[in-house]
Amino acid sequence: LKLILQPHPTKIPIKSRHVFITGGSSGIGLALAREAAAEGARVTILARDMKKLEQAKASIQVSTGTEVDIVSADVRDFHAVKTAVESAGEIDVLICNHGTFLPYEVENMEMKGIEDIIGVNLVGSFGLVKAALVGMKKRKDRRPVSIAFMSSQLGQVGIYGYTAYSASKFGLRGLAEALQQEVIADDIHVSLIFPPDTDPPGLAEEKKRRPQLTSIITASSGAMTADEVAKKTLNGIKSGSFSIHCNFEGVLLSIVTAGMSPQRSYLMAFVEFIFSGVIRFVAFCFLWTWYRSIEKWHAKRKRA
Ligand SMILES: NC(=O)C1=CN([C@@H]2O[C@H](COP(=O)(O)OP(=O)(O)OC[C@H]3O[C@@H](n4cnc5c(N)ncnc54)[C@H](OP(=O)(O)O)[C@@H]3O)[C@@H](O)[C@H]2O)C=CC1
Ligand SMILES: CCCCCCCCCCCCCCCC(=O)[C@@H](N)CO
Repeated sequence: LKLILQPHPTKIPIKSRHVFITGGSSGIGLALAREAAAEGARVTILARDMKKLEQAKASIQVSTGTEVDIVSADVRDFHAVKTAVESAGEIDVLICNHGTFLPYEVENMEMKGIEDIIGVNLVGSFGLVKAALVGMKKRKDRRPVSIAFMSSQLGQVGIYGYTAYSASKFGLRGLAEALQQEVIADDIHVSLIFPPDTDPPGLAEEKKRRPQLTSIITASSGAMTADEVAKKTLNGIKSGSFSIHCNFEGVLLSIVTAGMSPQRSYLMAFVEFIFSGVIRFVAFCFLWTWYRSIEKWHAKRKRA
């Protein structure tokens, strides 16, 4: 059976291995660091603000009894990223989780804001990959290793108010698919995670800032906790999954956007093959309601 799927299924152990998490001082990254430390990994977290990193380190120590390493760098500064990665030592699992967003229409965004989002979320991830790849290829431990990118459901579907953010997260998919072909010969496995709205810490604040239409379109979508997303993420990475979805809507989105992404699970390969047609129909229904709400919203504004 193993010969049927290409790339083949694989397992990536994390116990006693080095897991390097960017954006590890808050939210999903912090939950990932805590979970990986609890599973016996050596963990390093990277972010800009040293104070938040120290608080994260202390909170992980209290809840797991494990000490994590912290390193401060801005992912937009390639030199700083390289120094941080080199000082951290050989990396077995790199999780590019750092991220930033602004939920505004493209018209209401400055070029600076757009460049920041793409620069941090997408270009910053390139810097990490380039910095970590050298050591990963030369590693002494020849067991499989992983590079994971935190995308979003907005990396599978573009939604009103998230043009720059969606572009940055769709960009990660192109990076991940092409990169997987470049690094498979070194037994390096790429994962992409597509979480829904996740709390804590920023979701309530984000919801307040969203344009009305964004709230209307995303109203029916469920939210998850950072701990739940972290568990799904680590399990996906350990089982070498390329696309990692987090909830039921995520399964539908993964099937309808499967495209040319690798699929290492026999079960999911089968489900995609059988159900993609009918789930495309479900997508038409979602699109129908979204575009109807946009139409109605504009009609109401014209009347007012
Ligand atoms: N929360 C959500 O609803 C969802 C989030 N995601 C994605 O998950 C990831 C984590 O999100 P979330 O937990 O909400 O994030 P948070 O806002 O809670 O944390 C972001 C982390 O990234 C770090 N960071 C931000 N900018 C930079 C930078 N330029 N250089 C280095 N580190 C940086 C922050 O630290 P510091 O500011 O100190 O640098 C912080 O540690 C992001 O990629 C996000 O896009 C995906 C789907 C849903
Ligand atoms: C077959 C079709 C099924 C369709 C389901 C559609 C669901 C779309 C939901 C989009 C939700 C937006 C999540 C944003 C997460 C995020 O990244 C922000 N919170 C930024 O931090």
